[in-house]
Amino acid sequence: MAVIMGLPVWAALVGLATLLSYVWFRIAFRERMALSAKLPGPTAYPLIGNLYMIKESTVELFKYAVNAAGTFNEIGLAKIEWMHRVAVAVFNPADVEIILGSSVHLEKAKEYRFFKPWLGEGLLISSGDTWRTHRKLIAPTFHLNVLKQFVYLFNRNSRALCRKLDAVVGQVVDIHDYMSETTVEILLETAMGVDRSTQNRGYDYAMAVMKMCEILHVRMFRPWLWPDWLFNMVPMGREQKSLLHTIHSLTREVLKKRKAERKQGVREGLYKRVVTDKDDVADGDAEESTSETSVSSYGYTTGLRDDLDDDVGEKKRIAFLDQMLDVAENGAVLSDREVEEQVNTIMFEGHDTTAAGSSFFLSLMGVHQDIQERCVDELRTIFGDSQRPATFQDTLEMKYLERCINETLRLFPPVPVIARHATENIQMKSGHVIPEGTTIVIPQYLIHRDPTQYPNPEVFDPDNFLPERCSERHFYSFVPFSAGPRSCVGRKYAMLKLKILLSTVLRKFHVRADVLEKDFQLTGDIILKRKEGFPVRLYPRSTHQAAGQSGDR
Ligand code: HEM
Repeated sequence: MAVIMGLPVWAALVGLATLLSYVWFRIAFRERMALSAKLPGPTAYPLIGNLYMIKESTVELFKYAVNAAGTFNEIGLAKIEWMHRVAVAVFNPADVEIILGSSVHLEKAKEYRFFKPWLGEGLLISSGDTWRTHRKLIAPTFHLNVLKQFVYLFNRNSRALCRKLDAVVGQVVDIHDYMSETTVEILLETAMGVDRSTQNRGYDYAMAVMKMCEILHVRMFRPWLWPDWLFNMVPMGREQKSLLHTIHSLTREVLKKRKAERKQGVREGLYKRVVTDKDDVADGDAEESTSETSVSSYGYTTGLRDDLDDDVGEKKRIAFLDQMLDVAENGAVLSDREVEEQVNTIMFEGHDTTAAGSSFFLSLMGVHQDIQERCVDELRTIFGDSQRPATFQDTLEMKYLERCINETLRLFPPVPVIARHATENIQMKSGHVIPEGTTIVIPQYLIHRDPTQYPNPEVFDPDNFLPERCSERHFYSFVPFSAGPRSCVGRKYAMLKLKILLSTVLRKFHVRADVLEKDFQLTGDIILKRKEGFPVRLYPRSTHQAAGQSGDR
């Protein structure tokens, strides 16, 4: 074999091409590189930059970069780079506000392109006018006035979950399996308006989504798998194809069913048809108290208003899929393909995030028995001995439960990082400039553990969300749902659903868990989860307490 300086010819040529590209990139992007050189970050070597630091997850990578840069309390920025590409993590809440609060810095990072075969131009990854038009259509369908119509279905599905859990009382179960299936079924019946009993494929769908997330995450950390032509040839690419088949078949079936129902004259989604139990719907009192109370109860965002807080008129109380189909039928604003992409987006964002959030919550309740008992005391004050389902008004009174949910989302935000693309140079509070072309990373997982904002950041303490403590912090130091014009459209849906689901479980079962939160093995493959699953044991509340077993861990 021919050799050059001891290397096979092909290896020498690849090495030379890489070196020339590197030199060319450094010249072509010299302004970007000069600005980024002023940003703090761990040592970057020529050619490989910080690739030597590659970790298993984005969270781990940025934890490492922050430690190495030593910037947590100073500048609040940490940079990593490779070739001509630069990624900057932003930790300082005032800088987070500059990015998330802006109506300019809205473009998602290039890395989101790996979602395209799954979500197409869905709301999560689209940009420009497409995103703006679709956001205007979708945000009102998650307004509280629409969500209140779901209360009956949230209750009905929560009770169905409890019946499934009855069968595993006393056993160690991975609660995430149950939460995934339930959250898919709830989405089908509420946002999509179809009866879940005709689908019955929620579990398979949820498992396919979980594996897809693993693949996307692995791909992001393997630059050689970035070109589509190569990825599609390897086993992982083929597995992705088969998973997408499972995922897309469910969404197509949902669309087919709802379209057929509408053709047969059933114009109203399930949420409008089944609201027959007077106790379950929002009553007059709840209607009246919505405008003020709900803004604080369903927006962690006191002071962070967004388009979910805008008024929607009486006529606009239509849930997501019916609104999409109405618009698609009435004109040229939405094509069939676009409707399908939005359904895929809502199905994904709407179930995996809340399944993780509720599983972390129950794991934490299982560990912190005293906090669990305080939640149950609050529920007893609201419901007494009655087994009645929760009303919307009840959820407004679940103040301590809400603090526990928020504290769970602080320590274990289901979306642990957000990434944006800088379309221009952006000046931070410290005067440092993030250059145009940079991937901006907002690591909520780390922001939520900033010791300058939270006195004991690693301790699970629901009182962190007492109004007086919240007012002492920067608004952008707690952003589990992101914030600003591109905030999560499902934020209020998630909080209302979580309150009904988790209060129903806690009223029925006493939860126990043995693994302390400091020992959770976290994995940040798109959605934050535990590698070992979410093992808990459940006991019927009345008999377990009567047997005097409730106080110990
Ligand atoms: C605990 C539950 C949830 C959490 C923590 C959460 C968190 C987030 C975050 C952080 C983002 C911004 C992502 C980014 O910029 O990369 C986001 C966006 C989004 N979320 Fe959620 N989410 C939750 C539940 C939901 C639910 C229930 C739905 C729908 C039913 C939903 C639908 C969406 C959509 C469509 C977007 C994209 C919005 C846009 O770009 O305009 N999410 N979510």
